Amino acid sequence: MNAVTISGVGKTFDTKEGTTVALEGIDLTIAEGEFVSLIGPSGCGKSTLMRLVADLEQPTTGSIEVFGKTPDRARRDQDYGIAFQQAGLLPWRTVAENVGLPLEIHKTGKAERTARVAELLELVGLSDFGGRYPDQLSGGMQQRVAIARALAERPRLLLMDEPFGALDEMTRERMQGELARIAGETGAAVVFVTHSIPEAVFLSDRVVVMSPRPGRITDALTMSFAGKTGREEGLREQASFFEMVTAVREALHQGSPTTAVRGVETR
Ligand SMILES: Nc1ncnc2c1ncn2[C@@H]1O[C@H](COP(=O)(O)OP(=O)(O)OP(=O)(O)O)[C@@H](O)[C@H]1O
Repeated sequence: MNAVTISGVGKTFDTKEGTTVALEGIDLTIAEGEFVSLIGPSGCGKSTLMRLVADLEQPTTGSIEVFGKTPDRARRDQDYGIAFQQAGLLPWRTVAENVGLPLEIHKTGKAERTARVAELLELVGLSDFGGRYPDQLSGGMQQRVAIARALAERPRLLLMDEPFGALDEMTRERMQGELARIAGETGAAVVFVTHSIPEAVFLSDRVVVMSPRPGRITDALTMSFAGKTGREEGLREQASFFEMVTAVREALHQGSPTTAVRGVETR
């Protein structure tokens, strides 16, 4: 079974200023356990596509299935966890209470919740910080709390919209390493929106390239690294890593690597 099946999806927004065709003719399947990044110029509809999968918007045309169900059913079955750019933590709750929130909402018993929260904090390397409040943590730590919370219900799918966009480069690389490890350990499929080509290459099994509005998929590149399967740090220094970065850049620029694409970072 696929984690996500997107068939002929289009999305149009009607506003006072007129109609915006955000997405057109999107076909994409994401396998169970697969890590797929969406990359493309600013405004090409990456977030919209993510919001459609997360049942936060409805497609104008076409259909979406999440583990063979409607996005609405999958949401109610807690099949996916969401982590977006702003960590979105509740400032009046401790780290442990934020991570345990989805479990509390779904009435998991206290003992089980405490055990699961401890496990999640360990997974994201924050075991010593459960009693702190979000404003006592760095941005990277807050993002890790948000990821732990997204994983609370053991989702088979994680939807992440630029989760590391606000972090400094060193923290960002460390977070990428941790996310790669967590995705590997949990076996969850991940759909990941990013503006960074190296970030997409480092993390993904497949990088999906989108065109300027109306957003369409123009390419889907499978990442293959000579003699490497894991996403360990050394990968960033490999010749095949740079080859993949170049391949994605060229796909974005559709063969003319000198033209700048608005909203995409090559660092
Ligand atoms: N609720 C809405 N109402 C009207 N237009 C919208 C709405 N949401 C998105 N759009 C429009 O749809 C298009 C795609 O937006 P979206 O946020 O999905 O792009 P994006 O690729 O995620 O952009 P960025 O990389 O800048 O975050 C944009 O032109 C945007 O203005």
